[in-house]
This record gives sequence, C-alpha cells and structure tokens, in this order.
Amino acid sequence: MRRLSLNTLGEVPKSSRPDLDPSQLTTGVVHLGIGGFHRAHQAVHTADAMTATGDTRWAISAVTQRSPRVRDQLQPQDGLYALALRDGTDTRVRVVPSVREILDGPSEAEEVLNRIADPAVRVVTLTVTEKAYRLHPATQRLDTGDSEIRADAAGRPPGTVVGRIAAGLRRRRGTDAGPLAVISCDNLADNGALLRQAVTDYCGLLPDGEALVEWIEEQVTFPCTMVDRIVPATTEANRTEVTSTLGLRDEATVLAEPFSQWFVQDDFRGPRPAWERAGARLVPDVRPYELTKLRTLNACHSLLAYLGGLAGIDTIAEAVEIDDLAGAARRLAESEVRPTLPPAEGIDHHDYVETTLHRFANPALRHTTSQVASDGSRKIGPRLLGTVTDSLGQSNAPEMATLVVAAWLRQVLVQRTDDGLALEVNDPAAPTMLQATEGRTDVASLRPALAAAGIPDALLEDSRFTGRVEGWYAELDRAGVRATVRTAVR
Ligand SMILES: NC(=O)c1ccc[n+]([C@@H]2O[C@H](COP(=O)([O-])OP(=O)(O)OC[C@H]3O[C@@H](n4cnc5c(N)ncnc54)[C@H](O)[C@@H]3O)[C@@H](O)[C@H]2O)c1
Ligand SMILES: O=P(O)(O)OC[C@@H](O)[C@@H](O)[C@H](O)[C@H](O)CO
Repeated sequence: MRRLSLNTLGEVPKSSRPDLDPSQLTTGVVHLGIGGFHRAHQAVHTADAMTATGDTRWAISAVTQRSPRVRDQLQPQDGLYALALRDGTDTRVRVVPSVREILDGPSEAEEVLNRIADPAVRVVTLTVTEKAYRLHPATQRLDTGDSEIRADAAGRPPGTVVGRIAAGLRRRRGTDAGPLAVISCDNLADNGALLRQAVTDYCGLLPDGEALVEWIEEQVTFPCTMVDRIVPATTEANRTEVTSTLGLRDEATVLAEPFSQWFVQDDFRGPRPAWERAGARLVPDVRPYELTKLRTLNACHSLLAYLGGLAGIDTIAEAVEIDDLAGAARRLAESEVRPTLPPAEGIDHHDYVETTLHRFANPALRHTTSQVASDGSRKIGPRLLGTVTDSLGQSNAPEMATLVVAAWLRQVLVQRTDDGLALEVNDPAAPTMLQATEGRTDVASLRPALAAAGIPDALLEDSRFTGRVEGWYAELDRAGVRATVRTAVR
C-alpha cells in the first residue's frame, strides 16, 4: 500500500486533510524528543496556531533522542502523520502538517546544533521523559557525577538532552542569532526552572561556562508549562485502523484522547507561535496549574498503575472501573492533594478530579498500567512526595500517597502480581534498588531501597512517612491489593 507523504496527501479524505499546505511552512521551532506526545500535543497546537493566524513561520524541526525509529517512520512520509482522537467508539483522524524535518540526534548531532543556532528558530521545545534531565532525585539539580553528562562536557558530540541544549546555545551565542525560548513540556513541577538550573549546572562543567551562563541570562528564557493530553504508545492495531481510514499506510500514527490542555508561562523575549489562538493559555504563573495536574491527575494515574498492575490489571481504563481503586484515587485527590494546592484560577478541584477519572475511563485508549508505571523512581517525587511533605507539614495523614509509594516498591522489588504472574519493571533505579536490598523483599528492605532510589533524607528520617510505607507494604503482602484498598477506602 502507498505511504502517506506530500505526494499522496491529495488522496487523503477531505475531512482528514490539513488546513495548511505543508510545503508553504518555514521552520521556527526545534523539538527534542519526537515521541508520541509531541506529535499529539505541541505539534497540533502549533499547526492550529499557524492556521488561525496565517503566520507560517513555525514549522518544526524534530529531533529523535536515542533511536532513529521515529525518524525512519516519518522521513519517508515527509514528516506527515495522522492523529487519531478516540473517545469510546468515536474516532476522528487528522493529518498533522507541522513537522517538516526529522533529525536523528545521535547521528546528526551537528545539524541539530545548527538548527538551534538558526536565527529563524525562536523556540526549542522538549518532551524527553523525566529521567532524561538527569536530575539527582533528592536535590532535583543536575547529577554532575553522571558519566554521560561528564562525557558530553568533555567535548564529545553531545548525547544528553542538557548537553545538547547547552552546545546548541553556545553555537547560537557564536552566531548572534537572537533570543530563544527553551520550553520543557515534560511532567515535572517547575519544569522550566529545573531545566534552566540543569543547563546552568552543566555550564559549570565547561571551560567557557561562565560567559555562556551570562549570555543565556540575557537571551534565553525557560518558560514553565503544564501539558495535558493522554497519549498511549501506538499499537499496530492503531496503525492498521488509521491506514484504512486514510487509504494510505501511516507508520507514524499517534492515538490520543480528544481533551488537550496547555498552560505556558508568558516569558518570551522573541517572537513565538500564537498558541493562545489555538487553545493554549499564556499565563504569568503556571505553577498552580502544574501542581494541580501533577499532584492530582498524574498521582492518580500512578495510583491506578501501581495498584492496578499488582492486581493484574492491564489498562488504566479497567483499573478505574474498579470502585475501590477509583475510591482510593478520589481519597488521594480530595483529602490529601487538595489541601496542599494553591488556588488555580478557573479550576474547580472537585470537577477536575471527576473529569480526570472520566478521561481515565476512556476504553478506546488502552493506556497500559505498565506504561504509566514505568520510571517510577523519577515520577514518585514530582507526583506524590510533595503531597506527602506538605500533608505532614499540615498534620494531615498522607495515607493514600504512601500506599502508592508502597505499591511502587512492591512492583520494583517483588516484580510479581498478587496472583504470582511476572510484572515487567522499567525503572532506571531498579538495579541499584535491587542491589541495595540484596534481593530481599521484606519490610526491612524498604529503607535501603528508598535510599537507593534517591528519596530525600528528610523523608527517609521521618517515621510518619517510612512507618506508613512499611505498614502498607506489609498489608499488600498479606492481603493483596483488592482487600487492602477495600479496607483503606472504607
Ligand atoms: N504520553 C502522554 O500522555 C504525555 C502527556 C503529558 C506529558 N507527557 C510528557 O512527554 C514525555 C514523553 O512522552 P511520550 O508519550 O512522547 O513518550 P515516547 O516514549 O513516545 O517518547 C519519549 C521521547 O523521549 C526520548 N527519551 C526517552 N528517554 C530518554 C533519555 N534517557 N534521554 C533522552 N531522551 C530520551 C525518546 O527518545 C523519545 O523521543 C513524558 O515522559 C512526559 O513527561 C506525556
Ligand atoms: O508520560 P509519563 O510516562 O510521564 O507518564 C504517564 C502518564 O501518567 C502521563 O503521560 C499522562 O498520560 C499525562 O501526563 C496526561 O497529560
């Protein structure tokens, strides 16, 4: 079957064809980490902003970070791909035109730096997963002892995200290409500030680092963002379905829910796409929205992923249909998270929780518990530990938050469901945690495991945290998920 491409675009059914002519767009954005989420979120808001304004300077040069797979899917299609928005049995398919170039970061490192230094480029966005920032979990500062970071700083073509950004900024400084905004779109609280600090820490390892930091302060902003759209990993079934809708083969299909939200801190020194004309909110302070989303939506997602996974449940939609699991998510969100949140204008927290659980229940997404559970050691902090710390500070008991931590620990240490089936564990800290526990899975092994995962000392030394985690862990071991949660939500 013929592939989707510029040559075949005219054969796409009219209802799925883009409003923009892709060949008329020029590049103004570099994106690092062209995974599913970018294709379903920022690339779409950016296409819609160009359509709304007629300002076609914002096509995207997208960079793969570790494997050329997405480049190999998109390049034969001239960067075109279909987004399938699915809600229950409804599906809407649209071809997205904004990705105009795909570079493979590892093998085309020089080109990537040239793009970042290009005066036409005014925005760099990134979606690279939490672990790619290489932050020390306890300090949330760049782990400058990381061997890959040190190798980048020693002058090899940069392979890490922070190394690549710093090298690109250094080149841009050399070409005097003008101000730039570097926008993290990953699920991290204060993502812009964390990235700025990580780049600054990295510059500290470079011989010309001080001058580069001075230039960055003058020319580069790091707006914080809150991004929200559920985008599961694409399956072959998704590709086949979209192929039959388009009448053309699309290897780079992405699937998402219809809901999409984007809050961006309005901190730009140069031009940018008019995202506010395409559903985004440009606000002076993103923090209340970001905290609300991370501590509510993402924390409930993790709750369903860890407890659901241990209970042998494959998808988030199936997990949230179990009343006690939904009840535990509500208890976490309403009783523990809500008192810790600053007011976020326009957000009613109760409605937010109910909308979130309704979105999770979308059966068409088939978002797996194992995908959401991945990289737990990097997600537990931003999603749950802030709630734990703030709750303890307010003398509120973080029962559900610690239950999630215990469930994560059981996944990593025991790696079996309650029925004894093997659980796939994908966590960069898992080897160190298993080494620290020497293969033991009893309650006494939890503190070494938490320490190895980089949980901050203040929590490790607080028995109100460790005691609860140990209690829940023992209960999960004794009674299993379903009975533990049933008792917990009574
Ligand atoms: N998928 C979603 O529903 C969703 C929603 C909101 C935010 N996000 C954010 O987007 C991120 C990416 O999600 P996705 O669905 O696109 O995932 P994905 O697996 O499709 O893509 C991940 C991207 O990150 C890169 N990456 C992974 N590990 C890396 C590392 N160690 N160093 C450098 N690059 C690395 C990969 O190369 C790839 O380009 C998430 O981690 C999250 O922070 C995702
Ligand atoms: O993408 P991750 O791996 O950081 O987290 C998995 C999900 O919790 C997350 O992607 C949500 O679907 C998303 O944050 C919704 O906006």
